[in-house]
Amino acid sequence: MSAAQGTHLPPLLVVAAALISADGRVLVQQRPTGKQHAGLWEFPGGKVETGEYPETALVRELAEELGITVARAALTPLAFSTEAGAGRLLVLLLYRVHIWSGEPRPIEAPTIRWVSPAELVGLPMPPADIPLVSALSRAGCADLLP
Ligand SMILES: Nc1nc2c([nH]c(=O)n2[C@@H]2O[C@H](COP(=O)(O)OP(=O)(O)OP(=O)(O)O)[C@@H](O)[C@H]2O)c(=O)[nH]1
Repeated sequence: MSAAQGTHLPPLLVVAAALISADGRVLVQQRPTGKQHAGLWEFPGGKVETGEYPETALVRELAEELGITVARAALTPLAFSTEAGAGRLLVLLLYRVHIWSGEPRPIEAPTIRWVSPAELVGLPMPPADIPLVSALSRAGCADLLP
C-alpha cells in the first residue's frame, strides 16, 4: 500500500462482546451522555489498555459494565472492523460469548436490551459496528450457539 493510502493515524484497539442468549438474541447497551456516540447502541466492551491482552480487557470490561463474570475460554473471535476518525484508527474486535455467570445489568450504560438479529439491523449504532452487525445477521445469532 502506498503512503497516500495510509491513514497516518495511531491505532486504538477496542474489544466488544456479542452476548448471545439461549433464544438467539444479543445484548446491546446505549452509550451514556457525554461520551462519543452518546445515545447510540453498541456492544459492551471498551479500550484495551497498554500491555493488556484483548481477551483480558474484555473480561474486565464485562465485569465493570454488566457485573458478569466471563472466562477467557468462553470468548470466541467473531468479526472485526476498522474506522478512521477522531485522530485515530479504531480497530474493533468482536467476540461472541455464550456462557457467563451473573445477570447482566446496566452499570455504566443507561439501558441494555436483548435484540434479535433482525432488530439489531435497525438500531442506530456507530459506523464501525455496521460490518459487525452484518457478520452477526449473516450467521444468525441462534446458529452461533454451541
Ligand atoms: N464498547 C464499544 N465501543 C465501540 C463500539 N463501536 C464503536 O465505534 N466503539 C468506539 O470504541 C471506543 C471505545 O470507547 P469506550 O468509551 O467504550 O471505552 P472505555 O470504556 O474503555 O473508555 P473510557 O473509560 O475512556 O470512556 C469509543 O470511541 C466508541 O465509540 C461498540 O460496539 N462497543
